[in-house]
Amino acid sequence: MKPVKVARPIKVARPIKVALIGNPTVGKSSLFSRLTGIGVIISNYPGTTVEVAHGRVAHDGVSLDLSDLPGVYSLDTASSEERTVLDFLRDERPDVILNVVDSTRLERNLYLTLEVLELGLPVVVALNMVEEAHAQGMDIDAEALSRVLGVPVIPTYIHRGAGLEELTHALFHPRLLKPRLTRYDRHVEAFIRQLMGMQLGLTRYEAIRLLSNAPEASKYPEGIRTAAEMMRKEVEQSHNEPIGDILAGNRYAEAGLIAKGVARQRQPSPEATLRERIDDLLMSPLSGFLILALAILGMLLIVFLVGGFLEDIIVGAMETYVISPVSGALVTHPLVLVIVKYTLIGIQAGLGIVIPYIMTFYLLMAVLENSGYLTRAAFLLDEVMHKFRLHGRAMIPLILGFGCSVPAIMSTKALQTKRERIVTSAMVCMVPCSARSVVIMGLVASFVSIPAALSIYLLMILITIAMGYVLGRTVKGEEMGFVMEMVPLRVPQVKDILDKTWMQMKEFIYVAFPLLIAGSAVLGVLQYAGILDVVNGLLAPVTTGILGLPPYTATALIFGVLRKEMALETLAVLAGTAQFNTVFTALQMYVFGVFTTIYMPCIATVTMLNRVVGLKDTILITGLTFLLALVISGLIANLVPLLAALI
Ligand SMILES: Nc1nc2c(ncn2[C@@H]2O[C@H](COP(=O)(O)OP(=O)(O)OP(=O)(O)O)[C@@H](O)[C@H]2O)c(=O)[nH]1
Ligand SMILES: [Mg+2]
Repeated sequence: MKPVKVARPIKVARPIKVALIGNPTVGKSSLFSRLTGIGVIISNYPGTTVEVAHGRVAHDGVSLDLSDLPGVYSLDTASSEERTVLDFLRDERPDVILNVVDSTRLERNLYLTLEVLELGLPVVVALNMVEEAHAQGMDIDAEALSRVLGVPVIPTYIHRGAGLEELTHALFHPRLLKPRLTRYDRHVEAFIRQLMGMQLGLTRYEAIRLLSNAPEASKYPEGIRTAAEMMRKEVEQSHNEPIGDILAGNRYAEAGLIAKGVARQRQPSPEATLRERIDDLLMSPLSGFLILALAILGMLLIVFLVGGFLEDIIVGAMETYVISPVSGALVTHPLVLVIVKYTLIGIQAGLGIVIPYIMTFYLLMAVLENSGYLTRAAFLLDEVMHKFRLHGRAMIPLILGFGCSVPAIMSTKALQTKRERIVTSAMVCMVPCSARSVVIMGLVASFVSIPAALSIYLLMILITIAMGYVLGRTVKGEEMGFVMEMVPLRVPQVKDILDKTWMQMKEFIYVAFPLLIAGSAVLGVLQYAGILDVVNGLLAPVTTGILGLPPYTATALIFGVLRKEMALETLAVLAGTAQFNTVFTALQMYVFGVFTTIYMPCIATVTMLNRVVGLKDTILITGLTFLLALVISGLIANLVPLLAALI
């Protein structure tokens, strides 16, 4: 079909609203970040963006308001991402749609493009990852594709900035061309035309939505709704298929035809072949599980070694050059002394314990995320996950949980059912996040032993599995029958990794660090006033009675609710030293490590849990973790001495 071009410039005095729409992992956020200079999380797994991000680009007095939307496979209303995109289109009414297409998966991506074209808005297509398609031996004729689709198609390679100028130009000059519209089955086409004739101004898109009984169909007058209903029944009866399937089938056929017409296949490059070989190794059950185990173990060891090395340097330097000289030189009121000393120890703990471990963790996690390894781990564990009546997709939040529970729980939004979100979020709360790793590494690995620290990770993995097993069988609701898309392996972009690590560290530096310093100063005052002793005394039956720890650990555990790593920092402040082995026995350190890891998620996690699963389930999950912490660490604290005595 040769589209007739009727180029009509759109006149808009206000900023031009551009919505980035495309399949997951096609590079929408990369493009958004490149065009606006605004940092958004970029990862190589589907479902990274779950909330809309906004940014502005100005040029010659005109601005573009870009919105980065979650990735979708179609414009139905089946998934929460699709709802977010459709709601955005309805409420924000963008002037132009920037449809980002992955050249390596052209046919599947064009399915969405065909739906986007039906919206009747100006569309610009960014044909992204052209270099990857080229390496795979696929050449796409962008001009031919533009002619077929009836809209501008601009090849891009975002990492190199290729095509971006042309793309921006097209966005600043939106034109309503004659887009290619899917020609449906003739039965369906006849009904679309009939519906359009029934109501003045009804667009083709609206007629299709009415016919497929979309949620917004209820806002139309009764007459046209009933007619659409009858038509749908007739089509479904004659085809013996739901209307959604008929429309999807027609779009797939059309997308396939277009893709075939514009792409040419050659021999793949040696690099692409090598990538496939590596992929086979990562995905075959035997080598795959071995590599997964090595990856997790290697990551923990690197964090411990690098973090421990940096910790030694920073804590030592602070002690020698700041804390000792300042405390020695201060001859003043004891309250001032206590505040200054506590504040300095707080700073020392923040700089020395947290930054080295958390930063290393985030860096490594970012490499796993951006290489595409995360999706491979999810596929590998898919079968295992089904035993918990979960989809392999749920593995992504669980692995992200090793970094931080907050984005991990946020990413459960990409799961399809509420049931899966609840079960997975509860499991995420049990995965030792990097803050809990600070406690495990900074206390147990450093002062007890590395195997002892690893045993806590193993314990947590077992608890997570048990939790998933029990909840997977008890929480009611739909199970997900959704197949996850495998993203290609990619060499992570250094900039994406550094940006992501910085975005996550920023949260610590701007929010947690001041909190930690202020908290330490307050602790000093409370200590001086004798209030801490009262609180510690009240909680002593638990801390000393059940857990066998000194009463002041109660204060550390209370502060740990603000942020988990603060439990350890506060402990250092209260114990007056970060050389924990001088004040605690190995068992006490182990018990403290286990309790801190399990008992209630930090405040930020609780807030996110509440947003994702609701208050009732948040309270249940939090209560459950507290109970588990008490039982498990209580058992360890009391059984180990008993066993030791027997032996
Ligand atoms: N090879 C190649 N990779 C790219 C290009 N653009 C983006 N990527 C990579 O594609 C992956 C996904 O990028 P994102 O920008 O997060 O994708 P997205 O479309 O926002 O994904 P969702 O938020 O999940 O929908 C990342 O690993 C990027 O580095 C490109 O032009 N070429
Ligand atoms: Mg994104």
